[in-house]
Amino acid sequence: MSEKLKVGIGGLGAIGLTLARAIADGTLPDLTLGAVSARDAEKAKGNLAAIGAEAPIVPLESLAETCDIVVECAPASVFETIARPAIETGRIFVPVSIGALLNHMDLVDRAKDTGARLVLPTGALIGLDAVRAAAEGEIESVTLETRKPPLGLAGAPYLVENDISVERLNEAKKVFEGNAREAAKGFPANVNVAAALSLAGVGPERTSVEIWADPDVTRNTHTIRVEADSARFTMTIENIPTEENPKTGKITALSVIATLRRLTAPLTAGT
Ligand SMILES: NC(=O)C1=CN([C@@H]2O[C@H](COP(=O)(O)OP(=O)(O)OC[C@H]3O[C@@H](n4cnc5c(N)ncnc54)[C@H](O)[C@@H]3O)[C@@H](O)[C@H]2O)C=CC1
Ligand SMILES: O=C([O-])CC(=O)C(=O)O
Repeated sequence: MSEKLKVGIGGLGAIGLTLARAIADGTLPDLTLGAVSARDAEKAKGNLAAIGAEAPIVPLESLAETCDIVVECAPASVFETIARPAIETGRIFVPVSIGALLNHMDLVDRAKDTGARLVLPTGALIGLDAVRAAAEGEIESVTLETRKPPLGLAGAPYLVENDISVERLNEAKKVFEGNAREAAKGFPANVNVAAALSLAGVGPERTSVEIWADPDVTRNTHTIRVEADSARFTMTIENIPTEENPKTGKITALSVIATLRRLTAPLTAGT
């Protein structure tokens, strides 16, 4: 039997801790936990013990030293600290703060030289298989409409800078319209999905994004609409927020688990 691949997890929050649990309990039998990084090492020790996991706790920049796969599950502000060593060391790098990746696309060029691979989960979104397939032909337009409970958007830099209030809304309010690059900059903790969609399809400049603060939704709801020479499609996902972080849908961690599973699976379904 070949040796298990070692996974390093940067950030043990809503996504990272769920992934650590899935590795520790054998959900991903070809993988083992190589190392983790956490802001609070003592708390992390307790969290790992509670899920029956054992792994050294190392600084973010050291994950790539010992791990074959580095999974970034941290705030966007420390993205580069995790990503750059993983790319320089030729690892498989799985990011979830995909909005942050848009500011570091030089890493993709660098990966060509080091042999690293960037593998982006669909995350909280839907349908990137169809978008990637359509992008092999001609795509005319891609739009993302995101609707969130107003509190899930509060504090976003774009709202603060433009003095847009999402308090006491009686009806849905469109708070942003622009492209995916502008959306990722203005809403760094909210529209990783826009960045992922753009990288699967026609790039951040040509991917249109609308963000709505909607008092009638309790779930983070994303609709993608694609017009291409092969097909027209519209898909919607309604994400149940995690208990740990209401900004993050439960399916995100599952998407990361599914992404890691297909790295070693003898059969994969979906493009
Ligand atoms: N791609 C997608 O579809 C989605 C991406 N996300 C993004 O994924 C990322 C993680 O999300 P969550 O797990 O919900 O966040 P979270 O806030 O629950 O967890 C982040 C963890 O990183 C830790 N951390 C912060 N600074 C650190 C440091 N310097 N060193 C080590 N650990 C540190 C925090 O203590 C926390 O435990 C965020 O950037 C979020 O925006 C979230 C949802 C969907
Ligand atoms: O819907 C979610 O779970 C989170 C989200 O929009 C994102 O981070 O892009």
